[in-house]
Amino acid sequence: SHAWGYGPSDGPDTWAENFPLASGPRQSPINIVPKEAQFDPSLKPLKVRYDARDAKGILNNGHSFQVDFVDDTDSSTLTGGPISGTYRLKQFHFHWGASDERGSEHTINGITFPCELHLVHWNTKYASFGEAADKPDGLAVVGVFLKIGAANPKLQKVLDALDAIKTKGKQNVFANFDPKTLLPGSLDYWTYDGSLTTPPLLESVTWIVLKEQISVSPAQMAKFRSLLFTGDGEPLCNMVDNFRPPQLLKGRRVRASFK
Ligand SMILES: CC#CCNS(=O)(=O)c1cc(S(N)(=O)=O)ccc1C(=O)O
Ligand SMILES: [Zn+2]
Repeated sequence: SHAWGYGPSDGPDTWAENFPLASGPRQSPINIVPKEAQFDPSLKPLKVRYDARDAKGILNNGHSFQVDFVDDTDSSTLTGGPISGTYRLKQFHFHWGASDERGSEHTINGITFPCELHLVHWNTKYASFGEAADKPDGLAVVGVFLKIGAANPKLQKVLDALDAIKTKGKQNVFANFDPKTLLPGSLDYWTYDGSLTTPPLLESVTWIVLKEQISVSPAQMAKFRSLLFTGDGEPLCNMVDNFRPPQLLKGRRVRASFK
């Protein structure tokens, strides 16, 4: 497997060398221009039903940290919105910057946010995540922007778990957590056909980016930035700026669920 990262020698500008999809027709993230997004009255409201008991573990995977969920039943699902059928929650993770003026992957009118939450779901018409991951309708990822403001109490349980997974490969039990508590009050969204934003960059993602942001405080951002890309015993490298910049739209339409 090809080593990739976010540094000068292995970052997003080098990914096309080993992952040709990087130059594909439906790459993510993108810059969202609300005025050019078309309101689509046929889009349904997003239906999010998560069960806190499905939370399993938290892992530093060397490019972010993720909270993994049990996905062998339809107990934590995403339905409605732009998708057909039932998608199961597999994991959520974040992307963030070294400082508050960058960190998100999607941008709005070129505006970046300090952090972006991704909740990854897979289409149960396929037998597993692995089967779904390379199908054009295989995955649905809900993106939520975090903006600097008051401390967000809903983030605290996740952030308090980071000290124990500081280095690459470390993982821990992470039980009894309902990620619905991380979502903003409004589920208004923009949606477009895109891809994973990390290698293998598979063009299998229906992106659902929420319009309303959630808050994060400077002290909470410092917790994200306390993680390391590197493993135990390796030279320290802070886990920051783990975001891919916006990619070309290449003719795609972005639809809005709201006027
Ligand atoms: C095969 C395959 C695959 C991708 N796995 S993921 O969908 O959980 C994922 C999705 C995303 S994102 N940013 O596209 O939602 C980032 C990172 C990951 C990950 O493996 O860690
Ligand atoms: Zn992501």
